[in-house]
Amino acid sequence: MTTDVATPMIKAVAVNKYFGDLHVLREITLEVPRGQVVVVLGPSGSGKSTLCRAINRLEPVNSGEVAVDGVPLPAEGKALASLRADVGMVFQQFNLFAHKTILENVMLAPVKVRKTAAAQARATAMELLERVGIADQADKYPAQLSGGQQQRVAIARALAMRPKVMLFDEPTSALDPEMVQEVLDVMAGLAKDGMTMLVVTHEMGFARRAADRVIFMADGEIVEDTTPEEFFTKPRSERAKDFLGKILTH
Ligand SMILES: Nc1ncnc2c1ncn2[C@@H]1O[C@H](COP(=O)(O)OP(=O)(O)OP(=O)(O)O)[C@@H](O)[C@H]1O
Repeated sequence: MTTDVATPMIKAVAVNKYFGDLHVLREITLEVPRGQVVVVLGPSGSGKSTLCRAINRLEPVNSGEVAVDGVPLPAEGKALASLRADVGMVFQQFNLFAHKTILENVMLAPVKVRKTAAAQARATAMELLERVGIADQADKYPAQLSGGQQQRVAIARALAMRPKVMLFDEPTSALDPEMVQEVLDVMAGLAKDGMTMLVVTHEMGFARRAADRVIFMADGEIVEDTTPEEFFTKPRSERAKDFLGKILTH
């Protein structure tokens, strides 16, 4: 286990991914230092989700290396499962277990994967549910909760594995507008607490408020990699200008 602060928390080198003939990730090289919050922006189909999934090898890549906290992720096998546990992932769809309570959803992976004792897992799960503001719903089932609440449970569930990194793939895209902010607030809180995060989102307000860095992707490439301030006020590429123009006039 690496704890050297100089080691990037995420390191991708020359990652390429094809779907058939479609070159979806083109020579992606990226380092994310620990504690940094990176928001990934870009037009639909630019490869943002694929990048996110490639980082924990949910999506196998055709070439290139990915390392988390200095440890290269193997392509498959038991070692991959164990390393993947260091990478929390929150998706657009919450993917909670419908027949388990909220508390059980959050306890499950630590007990099964980390072999945490049930009492300890329960205590940690309750702490995390408290942190995402939902401890009073612990005994309910996912269908009894709003979308925003379910997504907060999904975040607590990911945190229960004590991940080193959190990846968010459009976590608010499936939510009714009035529930978006409660999820973004939880994410901003995590960012403030020093979690390393890579966030694919269309929420520009979050990018401005919580990101340390914006990566703009187009056609499978990182076209801009800069601060939110620079990106939103002085985008350099025509593609970023075009993207921002469309969003701001939306
Ligand atoms: N499993 C798959 N099989 C074939 N093509 C795929 C697959 N997943 C993604 N693609 C294609 O790869 C490209 C990149 O997709 P990706 O989902 O990474 O884009 P994105 O930037 O996240 O888009 P969006 O903002 O619409 O979610 C798209 O052209 C998409 O159609």
